[in-house]
Amino acid sequence: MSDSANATTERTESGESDATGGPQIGAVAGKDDAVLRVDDLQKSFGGLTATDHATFEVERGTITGLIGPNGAGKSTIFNLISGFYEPDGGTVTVNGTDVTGMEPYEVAEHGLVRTFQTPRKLEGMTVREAMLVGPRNQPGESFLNLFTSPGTVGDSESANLADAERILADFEIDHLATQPATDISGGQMKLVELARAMLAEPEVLLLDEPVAGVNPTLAKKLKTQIRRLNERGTTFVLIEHDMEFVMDLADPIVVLDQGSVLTEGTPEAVRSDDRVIDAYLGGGA
Ligand SMILES: Nc1ncnc2c1ncn2[C@@H]1O[C@H](COP(=O)(O)OP(=O)(O)OP(=O)(O)O)[C@@H](O)[C@H]1O
Repeated sequence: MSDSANATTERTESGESDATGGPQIGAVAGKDDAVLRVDDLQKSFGGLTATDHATFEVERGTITGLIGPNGAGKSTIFNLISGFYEPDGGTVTVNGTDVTGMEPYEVAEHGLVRTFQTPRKLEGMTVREAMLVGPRNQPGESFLNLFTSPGTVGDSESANLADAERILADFEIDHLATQPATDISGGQMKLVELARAMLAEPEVLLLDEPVAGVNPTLAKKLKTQIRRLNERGTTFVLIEHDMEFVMDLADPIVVLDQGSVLTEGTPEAVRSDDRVIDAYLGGGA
């Protein structure tokens, strides 16, 4: 899995800063509809090519699915786009800005944030505190100020706390706020991770397997939340092995195989594409 900590070029999460402005669907003069462009992206680990000249675009306002067999390079591409890995070649453009090689917090400032396959259960924190790690422009510090030096809490921390409370309520998980983040279920953690990512007000949110290991009731809740946030203007790119989930939610679908884009199209087109079927059978997913 590409979320592993042993990659020499992997960066630690430096917090998800505030995106500049809210979603602007088709409103930016001179910008086309591609909110994200991945152009000729390349990444190798030793002799292994994980991303092989991958090129695709994500249209503003879509929920785009990124699928492919195990090891196709999906998570690596997410890490390259969001600044957690440095590419060997190629470019990533967010909202018309070349963000290639930027740190994750800088990419977040340009409006793109990612979640992880396995959200980190933050030891010793309540869900509310976990929500406050890294939002806006105060990587990893705001919640500490809130709880260790109440006298120093400024307007921005109060605003973050208020936003965290609002988003937890919006996601109907405010009842979890005071629970230790280590005590909630994996599915609830995925909801918290999505809620937490929304604190950064991203224009583009990359979701890495949002329903892996999540029970059907919570998966339905996640699907509803993603649709709702998309209707409000957030563009989503979604890696998911649950084909029913991704085919129902996403359009278009981009198919990766061996680090390259094999094809892209509507769920119906992709589902009936022989090359996709062959890739999955060959990949053993
Ligand atoms: N940090 C890393 N160090 C070494 N090899 C890596 C690293 N991350 C990914 N790889 C390798 O790159 C290839 C692509 O992995 P990646 O996790 O991106 O695929 P994936 O499509 O997300 O797979 P899965 O669906 O199983 O999660 C794999 O062969 C993987 O072993």
